[in-house]
Amino acid sequence: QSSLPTALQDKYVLTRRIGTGVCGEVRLAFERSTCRKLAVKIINKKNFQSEGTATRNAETEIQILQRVDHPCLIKTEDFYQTEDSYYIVLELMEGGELFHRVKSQQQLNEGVAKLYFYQMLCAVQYLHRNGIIHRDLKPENILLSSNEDTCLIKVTDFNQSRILEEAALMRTLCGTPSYLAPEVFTHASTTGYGLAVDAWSLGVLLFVCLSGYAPFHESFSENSVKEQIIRGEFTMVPSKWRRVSNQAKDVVRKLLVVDPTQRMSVDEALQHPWLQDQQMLQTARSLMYPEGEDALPAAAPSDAPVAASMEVESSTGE
Ligand SMILES: C/C(=N\NC(=N)NO)c1ccc(NC(=O)Nc2ccc(/C(C)=N/N/C(N)=N/O)cc2)cc1
Repeated sequence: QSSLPTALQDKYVLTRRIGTGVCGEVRLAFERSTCRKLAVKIINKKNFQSEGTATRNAETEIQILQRVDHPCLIKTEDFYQTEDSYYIVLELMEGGELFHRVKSQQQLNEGVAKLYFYQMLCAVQYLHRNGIIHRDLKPENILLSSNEDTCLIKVTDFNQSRILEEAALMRTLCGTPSYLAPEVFTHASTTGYGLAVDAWSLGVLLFVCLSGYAPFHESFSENSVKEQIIRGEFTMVPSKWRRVSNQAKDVVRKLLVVDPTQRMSVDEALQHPWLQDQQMLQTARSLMYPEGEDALPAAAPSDAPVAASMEVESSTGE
């Protein structure tokens, strides 16, 4: 409770640390007026990044957090800052970080991995459609809404995120082109390769969910992890991948492509056969848009048996 802003303390009680990050920690908090449980991310300004970068990143992150609105993106309630820290008050994701879920279960069963991965794709597609690159997608930044396998996931931590400034590119193109590099004109420099970095990270995330281990690791080859990544040299250990379907492996292989212009995009991944799974899509939709059910006319009791039998059918249809 050292130099916590008094305004923050007036509204919330901060208790134990529930998460740690490179540039800060996450504390469990209670809103005094409602006793609601919340999470508070505390970001130290004087962390490894230079003063300027940390401040600029935090400003961008706060702008993004206030602007985005998607069921699979973390919702924030409040912001505070002192001269040495930022405080972001956000909804508490009771299931904690995906990182710990995968670690405790060794590897996720394929159906669960597909449900989580689909939601991640929806969240990142929304960001990309709004010209935002996340740039730091990893299991610590994917939060789970409950301790159930079937749960909502939310993407968090926009500290490394960038807003694609199309306007900046337009200004550049108005100037004299004679000194501009070719990639400034090609797709690569605008929405193209920039967004593709998130597709790569989603490939690593899916690899970890399906197998329980990281695709690029110093123990897999005499090459450094950086070398392995640059070469796209990943290893699918047979014992870990035996029960994983070929379609799931195909998604991973098409995302972990070194050339960003050849890499499958988030939009293309959403069209991949592995994700055309009606039962999973139905479950995801009911998690993401629960009010959607209320919008439907309440099924008359006579309809119930049909729905039940359809349920049985779809579960065997898997
Ligand atoms: C329920 C629970 N734990 N439950 C428990 N321990 N028993 O009860 C729990 C819940 C949530 C979390 N994590 C969590 O919430 N992370 C998180 C990480 C980053 C950010 C942000 C915005 N980052 N922005 C920046 N700039 N970062 O550097 C926000 C949240 C961990 C454990």
